[in-house]
Amino acid sequence: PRSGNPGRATAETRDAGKLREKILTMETLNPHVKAVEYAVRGPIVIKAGDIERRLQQGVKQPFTEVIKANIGDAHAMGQQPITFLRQVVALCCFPELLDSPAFPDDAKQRAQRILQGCGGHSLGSYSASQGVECIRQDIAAYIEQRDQGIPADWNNIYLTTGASDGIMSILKLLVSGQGSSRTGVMIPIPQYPLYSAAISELEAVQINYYLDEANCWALDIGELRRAYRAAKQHCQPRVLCIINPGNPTGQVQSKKCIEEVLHFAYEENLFVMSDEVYQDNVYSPDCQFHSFKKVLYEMGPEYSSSVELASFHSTSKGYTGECGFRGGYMEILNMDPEVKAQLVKLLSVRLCPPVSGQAAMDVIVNPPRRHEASYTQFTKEKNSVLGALAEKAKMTEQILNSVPGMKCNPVQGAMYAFPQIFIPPRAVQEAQALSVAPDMLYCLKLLEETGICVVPGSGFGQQEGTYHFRMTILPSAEKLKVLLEKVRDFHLRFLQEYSPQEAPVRRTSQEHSET
Ligand SMILES: Cc1ncc(COP(=O)(O)O)c(C=O)c1O
Repeated sequence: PRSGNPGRATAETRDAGKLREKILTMETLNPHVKAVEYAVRGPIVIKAGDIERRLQQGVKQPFTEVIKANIGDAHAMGQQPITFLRQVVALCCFPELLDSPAFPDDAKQRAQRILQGCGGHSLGSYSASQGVECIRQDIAAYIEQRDQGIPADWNNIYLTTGASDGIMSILKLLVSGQGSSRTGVMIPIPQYPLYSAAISELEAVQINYYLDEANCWALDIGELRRAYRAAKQHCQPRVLCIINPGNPTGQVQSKKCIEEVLHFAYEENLFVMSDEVYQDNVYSPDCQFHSFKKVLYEMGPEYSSSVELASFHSTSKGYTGECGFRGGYMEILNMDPEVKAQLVKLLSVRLCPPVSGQAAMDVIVNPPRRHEASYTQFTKEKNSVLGALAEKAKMTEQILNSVPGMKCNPVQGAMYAFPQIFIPPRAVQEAQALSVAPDMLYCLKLLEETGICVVPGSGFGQQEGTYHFRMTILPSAEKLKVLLEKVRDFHLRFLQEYSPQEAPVRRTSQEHSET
């Protein structure tokens, strides 16, 4: 009773607390959450964090710094923000600055337009769930220009909280059915693990199609058909996911390949999800980014009026690397109008994506024009980031390919290298005895010996019996060179330790398994 001795009441509460079992335990936890894996921030990264803390506490390590080459976070690797983007966002956040002579007129005009789009109020109020109307219009105009005049309707544009949120929302709409009619989602292997994680969380069926490593990670239509046919036996394939340019594989798809993929989706009635967050990150002069939307329209009205397509873009990558803003958008074509209403309902439950992220997205799709005050500086900054990435892509490929037992496809685009590494059988056995994947053992040793944090290929998926790791090309050129040389030296030591008679013969695991 409340009127009793207060001291006694406290003791009772404590006793009751002791007896009470937790409601949320590993036994009661949603099993689909338990099944989710996300290697990019997985155990190796947690270990890197521990080592970093120990270094800060003065504990001696064989290195003085942990280099996190595990995640595509450009600013974390020291990339400077694009001035114009930050100016516009700063003006939107603090409109008093509109009177300051320190800001150029074009940035002020952009900010005023965005603020008007927010009802003339504040970036701090909710926007419409699909996003600020004038930003959606700017996005449509950008797409139209990017796709050489193919029309884009702003009613098909939805702002998102980064591309991840858009991808998750669309997958959520697509997953249904039970048993053999459960939705199957076709994803590339190797893949960006958002896809496998979302599939686990939504309890969909993952259908792997393997990219062709021997052919610069190209998407082979025969392999797509094989995967589809095999999956048809146990689920209902409804979705085809593409990542172009690829993560972790860095390939840029040819127009011919995109046509084949779209034709396949048309024939087999698949909803296409085209992840194009790296559309500005193309480095190889022989490659060009083609959006799925553009290619679909070029294939003619039969295709452009029927294939259901969602394409995704983001503030996180490109030359801005503003992943903390959590900005992005999706363009959705040929979706059933009633389903569209359901999508808007779903989005409205979460109110709206961050309005600051929407403002950042607006700057990306509406950069300074040639006649405007900020054009010269903006262009210089943009070209400097993209030029440096192109050089680092080349350097990474060259150095990794000079290492015996390593083979790296050209980094045509995106922000990563995904070399294949030869792991000697003795190391594979040791990993098996420790119940870890062989490439996890490799990456753990690399981290412990050099402080370099990369992600094992097993976190992205790979052909059985092959091993890889993913590293970003984002550190500064000097740091990246040192990092690559350390990786090379480590690899040679690793081969020497586990396979002294074979080192330093130049072999990859694929070659090894063939011999
Ligand atoms: C292929 C791919 N898609 C989506 C994302 C998620 O991007 P965002 O930060 O926009 O959610 C990433 C992030 O690395 C990615 O690599």
